[in-house]
Amino acid sequence: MAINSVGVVGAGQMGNGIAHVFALAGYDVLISDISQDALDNAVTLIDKNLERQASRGKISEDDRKAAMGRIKTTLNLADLGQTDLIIEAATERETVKQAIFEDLLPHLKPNTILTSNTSSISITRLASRTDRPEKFMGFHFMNPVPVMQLVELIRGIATDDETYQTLLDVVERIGKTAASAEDFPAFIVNRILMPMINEAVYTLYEGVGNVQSIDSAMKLGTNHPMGPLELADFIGLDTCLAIMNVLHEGLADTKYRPCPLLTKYVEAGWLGRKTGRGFYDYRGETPVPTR
Ligand SMILES: CC(=O)CC(=O)SCCNC(=O)CCNC(=O)[C@H](O)C(C)(C)COP(=O)(O)OP(=O)(O)OC[C@H]1O[C@@H](n2cnc3c(N)ncnc32)[C@H](O)[C@@H]1OP(=O)(O)O
Ligand SMILES: NC(=O)C1=CN([C@@H]2O[C@H](COP(=O)(O)OP(=O)(O)OC[C@H]3O[C@@H](n4cnc5c(N)ncnc54)[C@H](OP(=O)(O)O)[C@@H]3O)[C@@H](O)[C@H]2O)C=CC1
Repeated sequence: MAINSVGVVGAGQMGNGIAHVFALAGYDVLISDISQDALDNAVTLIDKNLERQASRGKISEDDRKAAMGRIKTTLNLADLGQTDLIIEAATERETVKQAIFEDLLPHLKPNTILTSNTSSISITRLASRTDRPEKFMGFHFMNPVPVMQLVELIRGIATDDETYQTLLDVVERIGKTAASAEDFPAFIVNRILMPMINEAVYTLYEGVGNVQSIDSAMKLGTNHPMGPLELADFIGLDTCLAIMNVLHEGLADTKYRPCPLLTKYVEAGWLGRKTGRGFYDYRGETPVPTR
């Protein structure tokens, strides 16, 4: 099926990165969010990121302008109904995602493909609540979207071959690489990454190291570009906790128990970079460890 237009739900860090790469690849993009501020911030950030790419010669000035011209925003979810492909990238909470799909359904064209950028939630379960489980898939981008090469593709139990092939073609057109994962909690990347991040928080909780020593150890000792606590702040501690809860409940194994210290940070509203404070405090000139 030909995809020309894309509707992105949720204008947070993932939604704006997804809109950026699709607009650059020539798709018309309509972003929707419940907050006008989030929409305005997303457009400003996409503009800034495209400008940085242009200033470094990665894209031309014409590409930058054309991409910005293809991005539109709306507070009205129903407006996304006329797009060919929906990518839901709202908060990592199943009830939020279900409500979005329920609200979208009456406005959709019959052939529109529905996808979720969920980091962990069952694609089969999300799909089963829609009128088109055969046209529903997990479409999992990595953060920061304009930089990271991978997209995980997750078929639900009912996803048909045409939908899968269409998304493979889309991944190729946006210049990324697909990895297919089965629909089990947190798929591939987060099944492996998130327990490591959770273990880093346990290492902090138990006093084995402080924020700085844990991150330095993993950066310098294993060549990770970011330490696990810095990466957790980058992803968002609410998202990390949500993923651990899905792993814990979905696989019913205590090895996925979220660290109580991670829960405490989330309860405090210290969600990482997006709220200005997490394992580091970002409100000054340079990030300062909070423990
Ligand atoms: C939770 C989930 O469900 C799944 C996930 O996403 S898990 C998280 C996956 N992501 C990671 O693991 C990221 C790990 N970190 C990294 O790879 C790197 O630290 C990083 C790419 C984020 C930054 O790299 P860096 O070398 O430290 O910084 P920097 O030099 O500023 O950036 C490298 C390039 O990325 C670009 N970049 C960085 N952040 C960007 C952003 N948000 N948007 C667009 N471009 C960005 C920079 O402009 C720079 O581009 P050039 O090569 O053209 O100069
Ligand atoms: N962070 C990461 O590294 C990655 C995240 N993901 C996944 O992407 C999704 C989004 O994550 P991320 O961008 O980090 O989260 P953010 O918190 O940055 O953004 C989520 C956005 O969704 C908005 N939102 C909440 N409810 C609704 C709704 N009903 N309708 C429309 N918009 C809504 C939020 O608005 P408000 O702020 O007003 O609540 C916010 O703007 C999650 O499913 C996450 O698991 C996938 C890969 C990597």
